Amino acid sequence: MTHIAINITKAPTTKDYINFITTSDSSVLSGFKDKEGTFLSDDTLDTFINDELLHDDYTLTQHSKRKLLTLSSGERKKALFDHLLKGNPQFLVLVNPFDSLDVSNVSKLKERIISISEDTPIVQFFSRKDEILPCIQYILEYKNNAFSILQLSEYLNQDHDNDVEFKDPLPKPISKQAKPALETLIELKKVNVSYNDKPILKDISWTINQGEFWELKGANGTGKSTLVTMMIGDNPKAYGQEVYLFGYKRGSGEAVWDIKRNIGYFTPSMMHLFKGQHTALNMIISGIKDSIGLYQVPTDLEVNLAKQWLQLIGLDTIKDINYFYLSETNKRLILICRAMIKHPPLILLDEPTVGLDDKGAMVFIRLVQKIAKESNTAVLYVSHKAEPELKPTHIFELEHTDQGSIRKTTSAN
Ligand SMILES: Nc1ncnc2c1ncn2[C@@H]1O[C@H](COP(=O)(O)OP(=O)(O)OP(=O)(O)O)[C@@H](O)[C@H]1O
Repeated sequence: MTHIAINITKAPTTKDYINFITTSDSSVLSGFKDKEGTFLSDDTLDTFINDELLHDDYTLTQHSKRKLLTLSSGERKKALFDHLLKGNPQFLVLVNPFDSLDVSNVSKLKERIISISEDTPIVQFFSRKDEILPCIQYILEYKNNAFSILQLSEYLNQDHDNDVEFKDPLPKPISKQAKPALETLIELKKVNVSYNDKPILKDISWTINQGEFWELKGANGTGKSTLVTMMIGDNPKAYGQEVYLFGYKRGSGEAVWDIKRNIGYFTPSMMHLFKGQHTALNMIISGIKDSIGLYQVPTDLEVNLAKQWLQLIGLDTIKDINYFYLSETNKRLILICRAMIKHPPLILLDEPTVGLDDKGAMVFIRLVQKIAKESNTAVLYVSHKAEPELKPTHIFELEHTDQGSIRKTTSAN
């Protein structure tokens, strides 16, 4: 049985690769010839979510009677996998299968896939090398306008990554704030959350102060997203509890914008919001006005500041290139600069490296480290993937109990 892997961060599209695999005359790919693949991917999941929303079709959750959108990432992936396997796929296409899964769910899914791989061919699209499945024998690459098949060992021995450093200092904010900066940004006191009588969070107390660098950790379903939505003013469960956000007690008549303007937020799923025809430079400038794209003529000061950010990330030579055509890594670096140009009190990064390759993730993390070190902006980083270069000063870890998740005592390195 042949199993192959493909680096998803390299062009062309997944569809082009699968077309090649199913039509190629290569003897290595004979197990895929004229077969139809079954996709375990976020796109497949989105189709089921749309079917729920638009057609009340609850195929994936009919046993649990829950909506897909209310399941945590790990729970959704498991529901999809269980459903797809019932159809006895001719071959399985796994698109970044371990994204958003905690360590224990990664190893459970890995075991399951390995057992399936005994009689079902696998195509794995990956972005991080350490996620390549142990059953993979070959890597399919597209280089110099042609597909080529390499032995896995040959691929791993290639020299992929060269080093990147951000040498310039972090650009300063455009103007001094009129009000003195808040020392305590977020304070939760003994917060409890439950859904349909199921306890999710139990007695959670947490204070985030100016300039601190936090990582929020916890297994799938422990309530990280629930906590994050409370902090960005998006969760009504915060009302009536002691939740203080940027000087406002939640539910004291504040507008949601009073909270959101303090936060530079980034998660990969928001990339689709930025599809307009805007230059790299204008994308960064638009962060000053919090608009998507630029609709006012910027001042010279604003243009110069955005150029400094581009220079910091080594993209000053492509300032006039359409953002849409940049690499995934460069797009994300630009969105972080866009979020940071105003030096907001807090930037919140929710699984920001999902979908990036090893080098992209390394570069991204280095920029985050630099921001945490050289600015007064507090950083809150939410993730499952252990990033070797991520060095938060504080860790908030959730631990599941029958009464809801509690804070586990964890200290940063
Ligand atoms: N609107 C809702 N209705 C019912 N249950 C919900 C709702 N939102 C979340 N939950 C449940 O609350 C629990 C915590 O979910 P949450 O998404 O906050 O966890 P998480 O730690 O972010 O998980 P993951 O790492 O998998 O993304 C899960 O069991 C989830 O199913």
